[in-house]
Amino acid sequence: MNVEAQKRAAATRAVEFVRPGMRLGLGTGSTAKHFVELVGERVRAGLDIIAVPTSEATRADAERYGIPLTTLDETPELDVTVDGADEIGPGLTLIKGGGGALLREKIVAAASGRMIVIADESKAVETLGRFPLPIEIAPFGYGATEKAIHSAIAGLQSPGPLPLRRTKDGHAFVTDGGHWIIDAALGRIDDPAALARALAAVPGVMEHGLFVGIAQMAIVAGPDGVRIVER
Ligand SMILES: O=C[C@H](O)[C@H](O)[C@H](O)COP(=O)(O)O
Repeated sequence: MNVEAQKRAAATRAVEFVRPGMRLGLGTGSTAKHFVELVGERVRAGLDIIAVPTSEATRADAERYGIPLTTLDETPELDVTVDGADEIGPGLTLIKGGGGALLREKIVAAASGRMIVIADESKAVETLGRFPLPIEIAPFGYGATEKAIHSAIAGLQSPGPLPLRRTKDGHAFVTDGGHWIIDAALGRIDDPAALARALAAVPGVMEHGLFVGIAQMAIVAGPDGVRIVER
């Protein structure tokens, strides 16, 4: 199985957890895209669900597949969110936000009774941090916020470079919420919970991509098949 087939296999297994009448959170990214497509197939075959997308990109996909959508204003509690991840560490701690959707993804996951992560085997790591940690910030006060993020990280571990995410044409990448993203090159994160707390305390940080204690299950697909990890 190549990586794309692994993503598809994880998404296919996740669809088995979807029941009629459920309120779903739809994740963002190339793995979640498979799930959205598969849910769309079930909906067209008669499955009755409603869903909240975690990004404008996923909203567009869901609309294209005919999935009935709602909002967290109309439906503040969801049953299950299925989403991808950039890294899955011990205890189902995650790094998310490679696609820039971390803020909405965390809001939607937190509003869900259960979060199921789907991923190919390359995402499973022993220590988080090789993937740069996305930190979503308000554009206002960027310089001061970056300095405060540096200090917050330095209180716990060696802070690496904190580059601002840019588009190919050199402009700052702007999230669906109108914010910017710093991709913190940390190398390794020894204490994800402590780092999550420290970053959340920085004014100007809208959200960070560490998901600690949020996911209950990961469906990880490798070349030889799918395995389920539960917290
Ligand atoms: O912001 C994007 C999300 O957190 C994605 O779920 C994450 O980046 C994984 O994406 P992919 O499935 O494309 O590797």
